[in-house]
Amino acid sequence: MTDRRAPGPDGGHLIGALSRFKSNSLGLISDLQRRFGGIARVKLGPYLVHQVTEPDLIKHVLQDNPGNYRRGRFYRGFNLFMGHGMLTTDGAEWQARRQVAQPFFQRARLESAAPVITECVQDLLDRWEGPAERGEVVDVVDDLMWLSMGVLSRVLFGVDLRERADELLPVVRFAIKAMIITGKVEQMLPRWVPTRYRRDLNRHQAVLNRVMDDVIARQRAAGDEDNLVAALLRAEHPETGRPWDDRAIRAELKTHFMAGHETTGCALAWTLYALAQHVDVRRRLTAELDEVLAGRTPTAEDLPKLTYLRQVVDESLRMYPPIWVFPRDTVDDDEIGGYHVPAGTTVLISPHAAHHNAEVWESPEAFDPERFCPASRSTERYRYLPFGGGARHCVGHRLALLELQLTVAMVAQRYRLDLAPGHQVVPTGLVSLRPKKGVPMRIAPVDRG
Ligand code: HEM
Repeated sequence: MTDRRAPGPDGGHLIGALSRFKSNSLGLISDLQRRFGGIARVKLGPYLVHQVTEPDLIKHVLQDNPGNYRRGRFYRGFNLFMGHGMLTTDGAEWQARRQVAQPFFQRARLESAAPVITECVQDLLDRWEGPAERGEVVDVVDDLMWLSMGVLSRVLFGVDLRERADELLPVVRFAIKAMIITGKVEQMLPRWVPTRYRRDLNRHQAVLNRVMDDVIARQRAAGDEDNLVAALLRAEHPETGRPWDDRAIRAELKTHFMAGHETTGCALAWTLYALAQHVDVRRRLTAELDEVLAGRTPTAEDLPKLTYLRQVVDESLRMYPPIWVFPRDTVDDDEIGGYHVPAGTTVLISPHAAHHNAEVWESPEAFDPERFCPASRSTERYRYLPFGGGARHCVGHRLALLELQLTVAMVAQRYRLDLAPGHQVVPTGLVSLRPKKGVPMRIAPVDRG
């Protein structure tokens, strides 16, 4: 095996790299890609990290040699709000979890849930009616989180967690910062040190656990139903044949709740923002919606005819991938792109850096849904990976795409959203790609005159 080192900032930049990772991880990752290309080597404090952004090299990690990659140290932060669930475990434990959940994401099953999604979107449209009449500005991010919380919990858990949004939204806002390990002092201190951060962490964890315990208790009382919670209560441990304990079930529910609604809420916020910035795209989308739907509520059967809608969603996920980076640790030494990657070190895969790579995408900073029209769409794998890839690709991607298309269609049919004058939307890399100071928008009825 080669002992060649991948290019990266030299020793003099080490401290700089760590402090930049703490303050602006998105900026650091974009810079590494621009300066060093498809694979870059960087020390982040004590951790040796290789950032991999070229399609073939990403394929190596996710698809060709996945046995050499496990979740590792950066995913440990996710345990804080997800426990040991499908996202953070490996091997047999992961497989058992994925097997229980997978059937709930089959195409036919999800399509039959489309009316639940459109009902939730209708609630959002009604919520915006007052502000639209008064021409008010609304920060859409929390409202879109509220929507996706409703969709996720009604489709998978058989309950409506929007009723508890006042408790849950602050938890989520805290969690997306706490779960990403950036080496901040507050994260490194032992649990027993009574800092304010630790008190807030304990409080938010307790709220999330309590809500999920209530979901489990409701399901037990309701008996067997056709949802994920009931399937988890029925499931048996593959080795012992015993039912899962409540802690294991709770971890799975927290994982789906966090991984499922927050990502989709962000994707919706970014898509509505992109439409507000590109009037030509919005006009073409509205024309397609008028032609195919003539004002009625979309169904899952309509979606194949709404080709431009899908292009807009795909381009938004390229430009603003909600999971903008995800990590792996190497089990043994590996060779990636002709460079040595030592055992026990971290590999970061960044959909954001990959989607903005000027060697792979023409004018990557331009929002252009035409890239995804059937005639010009590239079939090259791993240049576009908003949902990851290989065996660990996103289990919920079909639900996310369904929700995105139905929501964007219904919002664009009814309202015109414009960014509040003077507000600049700046992406920031937390666990998800979030607009730093929200997305305040003026909501107005669509003008059909
Ligand atoms: C736009 C919305 C979404 C985006 C961008 C997204 C993105 C991703 C990505 C990139 C991964 C792979 C992470 C890795 O390989 O380390 C992933 C995994 C996962 N996602 Fe999503 N996701 C979305 C929606 C959802 C939804 C709706 C659910 C569930 C309802 C969900 C549940 C999960 C779970 C459980 C995993 C772990 C899968 C495994 O390790 O086997 N996601 N997601």
